[in-house]
Amino acid sequence: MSPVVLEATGLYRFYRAGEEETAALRGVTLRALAGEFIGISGPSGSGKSTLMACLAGLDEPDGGTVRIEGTRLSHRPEGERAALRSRLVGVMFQSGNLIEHLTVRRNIELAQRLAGRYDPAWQAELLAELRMEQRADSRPSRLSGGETARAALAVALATHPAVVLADEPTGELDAQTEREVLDLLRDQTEQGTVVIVASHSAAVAHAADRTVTMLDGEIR
Ligand SMILES: Nc1ncnc2c1ncn2[C@@H]1O[C@H](COP(=O)(O)OP(=O)(O)OP(=O)(O)O)[C@@H](O)[C@H]1O
Repeated sequence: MSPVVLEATGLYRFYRAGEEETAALRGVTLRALAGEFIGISGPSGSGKSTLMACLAGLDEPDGGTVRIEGTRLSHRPEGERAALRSRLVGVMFQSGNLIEHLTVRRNIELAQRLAGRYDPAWQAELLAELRMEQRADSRPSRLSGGETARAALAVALATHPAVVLADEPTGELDAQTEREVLDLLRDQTEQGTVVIVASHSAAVAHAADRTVTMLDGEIR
């Protein structure tokens, strides 16, 4: 039996604005075993992005815990969470994980250096596999939608993270690029990496080992 790599237990997240309170997560529990590819589906507003942000340590749940490889990511000062995140998690989010004033190559290098894992050979391999060698010295604003997604994926995979989290990574891609992104994510699972993708896309559900559905802040 594969070991548990990611364990989220009883996650709650509330958003408050004046008298209004939205329960974006209502007791979400999710476990991912080494090498699992999990899809997260669910209607707009069901809590997928909130869950992904909490799993990545980009957001703090109001209740519950997130552990990756046994290390608690939640309920720590931001600096500690950022350090753990750079080592354990690769993210590919709509908000973007690319730093605008750095080239694609420098973005990959920065992710590796922050995690203390500078690895030029892996950097070159990622650029080649993602057909980004010709665009490695471009800044993100000069890239097409498909190139931006591939660059974001290269950054997410730069540190060989234990968990890769992607929120709608293929939303704006053509079918071929979507397949390439999903194939590369699938390849990562062979070394035991956990891949979790939140998406409305049927291709993601097809690529995943299993898909969980969110509804009103709960996994159904
Ligand atoms: N920063 C915020 N402030 C207030 N409410 C928020 C905030 N972010 C999300 N919400 C609310 O929390 C709920 C869950 O939102 P979330 O973005 O996680 O859903 P989602 O399933 O990712 O939706 P989509 O598929 O449209 O991206 C929604 O009701 C949303 O309006």
